[in-house]
Amino acid sequence: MGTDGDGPGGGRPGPGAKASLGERASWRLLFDQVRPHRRVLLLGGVLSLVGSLTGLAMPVMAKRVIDTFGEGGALAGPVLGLSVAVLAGALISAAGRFLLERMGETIVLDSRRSLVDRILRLTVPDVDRLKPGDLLSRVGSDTTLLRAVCTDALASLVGSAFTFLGAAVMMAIMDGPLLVVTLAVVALVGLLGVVIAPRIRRASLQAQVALGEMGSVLDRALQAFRTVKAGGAEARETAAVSAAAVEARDRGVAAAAWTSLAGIGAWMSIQLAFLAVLGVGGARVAAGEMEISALIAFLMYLFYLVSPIGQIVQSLTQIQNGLAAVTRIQEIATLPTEPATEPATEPAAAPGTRAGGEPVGVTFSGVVFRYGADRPVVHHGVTFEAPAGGMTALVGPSGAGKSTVFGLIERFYEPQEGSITVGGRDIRDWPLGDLRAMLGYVEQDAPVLSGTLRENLVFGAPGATGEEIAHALARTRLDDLVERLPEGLETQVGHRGVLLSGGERQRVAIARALLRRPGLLLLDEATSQLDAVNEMRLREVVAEVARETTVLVIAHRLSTVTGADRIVVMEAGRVRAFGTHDELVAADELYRELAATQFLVPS
Ligand SMILES: Nc1ncnc2c1ncn2[C@@H]1O[C@H](COP(=O)(O)OP(=O)(O)OP(=O)(O)O)[C@@H](O)[C@H]1O
Repeated sequence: MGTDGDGPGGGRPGPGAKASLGERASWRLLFDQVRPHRRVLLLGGVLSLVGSLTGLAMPVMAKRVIDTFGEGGALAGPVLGLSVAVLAGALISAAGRFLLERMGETIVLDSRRSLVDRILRLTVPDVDRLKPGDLLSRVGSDTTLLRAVCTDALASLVGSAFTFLGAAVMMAIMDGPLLVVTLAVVALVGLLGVVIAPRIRRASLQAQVALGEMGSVLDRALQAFRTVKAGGAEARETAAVSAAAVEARDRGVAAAAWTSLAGIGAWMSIQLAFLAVLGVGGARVAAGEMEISALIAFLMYLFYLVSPIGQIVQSLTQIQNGLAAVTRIQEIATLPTEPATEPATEPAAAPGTRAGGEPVGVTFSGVVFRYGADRPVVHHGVTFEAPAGGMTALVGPSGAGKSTVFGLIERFYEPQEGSITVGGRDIRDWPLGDLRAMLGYVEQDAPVLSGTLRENLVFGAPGATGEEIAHALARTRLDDLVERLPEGLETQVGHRGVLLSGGERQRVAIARALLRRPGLLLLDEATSQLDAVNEMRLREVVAEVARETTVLVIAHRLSTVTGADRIVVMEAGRVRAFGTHDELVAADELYRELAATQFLVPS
């Protein structure tokens, strides 16, 4: 299989497992997201720096205003200079910040796009294992956290760091010893940060995991909405969602506690730094070693030095949250994906215009398969042939492994032993896109997607013409329905097609598969939900389709397949008999029993 990692079915630790990425790896991932935008980051950073430098000129200008005032000179010039500096600084900073924030939005867009593309290309076994609600939360809430990091935190961090450095340089020029006093106090915050940051990241990751869990519990409840109501389980499901929400809250509160502690540390160090400078500087002024205006200017720089500290601490804590989000996004990015499944061959690329699939046959030879290393064997050497054209039916008790046959033909899963051919060629030799383009697949519960009837029909063949659609509707006896519907093909079918009957849903799924002009139609038939009229209609439809293409049908009711060209009887992962209805009734005990329970032969 052309995956860029292990094949499907391999047992890998996946996103279900707790994130184990180290701090350094997470930072690298964050920078990987930012790297493509480094020019904008640089420009935004430079603008922020210029804005900060303009701000940094203010204490010097203020000193000049004070000195001029003391000397009784003209104030207009220095005051005007100060005002221009304030305005220019504000404008330049705003431009820098806008650039950085726009960059943040682009990073979020890119990460959402690649995450969604990645998720839809994951292998079926991985998606079986993952929870849809959790995947949704990664696309929604984790990428949103990333935005907070890239727009707010990173922008503030860059600007604040520049202001901090600029102030430190100016203070070093003005008074080196006083700067040393200041930095000694400020270093305490740094130490505190080293201890606290990993704790914030851990709590944040746990909060995001809990949020993902909340999404998946809610998703489960919504998927089975009617069952939840019918089972009177609203309160229990609410409690389950709420438990996950409480967990997210608790983890969030833990992160907030650490964040506040970091904030207190930053605040205390700022106060201490002011006191220290006031004390040491005041003593030097009293001793006549320093001018009062220089002390005031120094204190103003101190303000520039310390005010970004709070901002830096806040940004770093926000970045810790972002690192947690990056970790969760990255967990998906490390899972193997299938190769692009757009068919490589010309005709299939334009479904509306292609000539249509010639019927193809399928063979299974000694196929051994289990869904995972820790799962029981489902196929114990399955061998059968469904030649091109006509109808081959798979029958057998529930759990015999019939639906698994379809999953293997579609290469959703890989068998551990044996081989499968479609159209005389091993399915591993077909490009995946071409293989799937030959197949029409109707799942057992025939999912119909929300949207219009038309959207559902052309789902697998976006180029289908009106004529082709009309043909498929007539073939599946849906033309009457479409005529009856006030909005015809444009009728909304509701979430999972709930506005259609079970029989209609199934026929819509068949029409959709037919529009792909498959060379082999795989039909997992759930006739149990159909009434006699609908069942008969479906039987007619299938028989008619089998005259044009190969149909491999899984029949849960034998009445559907009595007319099949060949019937494969499966039991417990093995093929136990093969023949026509009459041959099997005569020769196979299990088949006779199945037929008897369904009143097809006298018991
Ligand atoms: N995605 C899956 N992951 C793990 N085990 C699975 C999966 N799908 C099916 N199984 C297991 O494989 C076995 C065969 O299932 P399969 O759906 O192929 O049977 P079936 O003959 O189609 O049954 P039914 O007639 O009830 O649909 C069952 O025991 C089932 O529990």
